[in-house]
Amino acid sequence: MYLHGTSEINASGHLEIGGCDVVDLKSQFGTPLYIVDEQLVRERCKQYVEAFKESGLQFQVAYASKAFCVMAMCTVVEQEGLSLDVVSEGELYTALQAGFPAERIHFHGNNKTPEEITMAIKAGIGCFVVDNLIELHLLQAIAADMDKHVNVLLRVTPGVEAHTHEYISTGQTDSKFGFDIGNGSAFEGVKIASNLSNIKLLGVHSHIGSQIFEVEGFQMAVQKVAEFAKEVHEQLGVSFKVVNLGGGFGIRYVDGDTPLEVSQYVKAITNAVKEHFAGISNTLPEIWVEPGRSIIGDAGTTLYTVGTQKNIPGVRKYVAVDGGMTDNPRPALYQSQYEALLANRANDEEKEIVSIAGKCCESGDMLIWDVNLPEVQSGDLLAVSCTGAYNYSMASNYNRIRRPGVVFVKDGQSDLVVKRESFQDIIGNDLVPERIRKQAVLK
Ligand SMILES: Cc1ncc(COP(=O)(O)O)c(C=O)c1O
Ligand SMILES: N[C@@H](CCCC[NH3+])C(=O)O
Repeated sequence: MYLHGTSEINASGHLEIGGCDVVDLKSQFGTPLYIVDEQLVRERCKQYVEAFKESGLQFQVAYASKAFCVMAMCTVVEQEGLSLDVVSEGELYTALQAGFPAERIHFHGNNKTPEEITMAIKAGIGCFVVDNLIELHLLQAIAADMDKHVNVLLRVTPGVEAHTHEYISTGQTDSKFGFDIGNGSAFEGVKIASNLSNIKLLGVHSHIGSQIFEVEGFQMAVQKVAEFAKEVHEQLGVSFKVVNLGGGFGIRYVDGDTPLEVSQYVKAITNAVKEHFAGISNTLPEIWVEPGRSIIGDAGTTLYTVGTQKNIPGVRKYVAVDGGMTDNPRPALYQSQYEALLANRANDEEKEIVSIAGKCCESGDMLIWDVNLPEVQSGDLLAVSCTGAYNYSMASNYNRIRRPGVVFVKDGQSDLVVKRESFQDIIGNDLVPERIRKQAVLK
């Protein structure tokens, strides 16, 4: 397993993260356990900020909290000077409770409810990323009712669709998100938005996909948005103060993944902005980005305890751990691949290729299909790396399995930032109404 960030194998042959031996973390917090390398998160934040500073452009780096949204994470990214992208009242509530400055929060989503919009205006958030005309009019109406003015970016689909390892240019973007540039709806959106009394149109937003390893897709998006900005400037006299280019910067999960350095992504984007936006209006727009996975992804490790095994000679050996698709649905959802090691015997010779199964009542509940490990025994600890993004945030209670706790580790210190769910959390919202209780039982 590739050792990310501060991860290393210590003298006892144990995996150590943030100076903490994971065997001790198991004793203290149990398993499954999400472990976050806080120093690596902070480094990633700094890399974005530094790269933008170097570009000389005005900027905001908004952490896409959908990747992992808990109060401690909001606090860390706040301390590192980042802004925050939220997509629901739950994420907004988490951020506000963590004391995140509202003016640095951007609200996304293709179907914001009136309650969410009201909550966000009340909180005084920095910007709404408006997805469609219905939302635009709803936002105007609510803002007018509250006698408030709100900052808005219009989310546009530039006709650049990024896939995991490639990007393709599409004439007509088939996406549930945003105003299409190609068919004129983005132009119409800008025209309407710039005439609404309680809306302050700052500019546009474009997000082309996730886990992207090349810069060309981003450069192409910048070019398309710049062409659109030129058209809008010339025909409507509207100039964009802000251009948000979304997230999507890829990370290394397994051997063969080839992410770029943060600075390379940022440089490609900012250079493209300098090239394509030059001369459209007097000043270059402020550039915002929204990295999620690349801030938290490789800082996360999930620690499991090995339980049972099933060997099917000539076929495969299943090794079951005390978690699975409930804490990491990505292999089941996207056939995502992960690396792992035996965290309590990390120096032992790898002897067999096994498949790591979860404990859910579901054949598809697999974490890794093929991983080379020492001979595994019940009670061994298995660490799966790169589980920081879209694991905790997409976890479920399927089979009424309790969601694991999350611990932040740094400089030999470990602090619980999310407690493992209790049985009471599991049944906390259950009700057995009187009508059902009173139902006569047929004997
Ligand atoms: C609008 C928007 N911004 C930011 C992100 C974060 O993407 P990533 O985690 O790939 O950086 C996403 C998710 O793909 C998104 O939909
Ligand atoms: N949930 C996806 C990423 C979605 C990005 C959000 N638009 C993943 O785990 O890879």
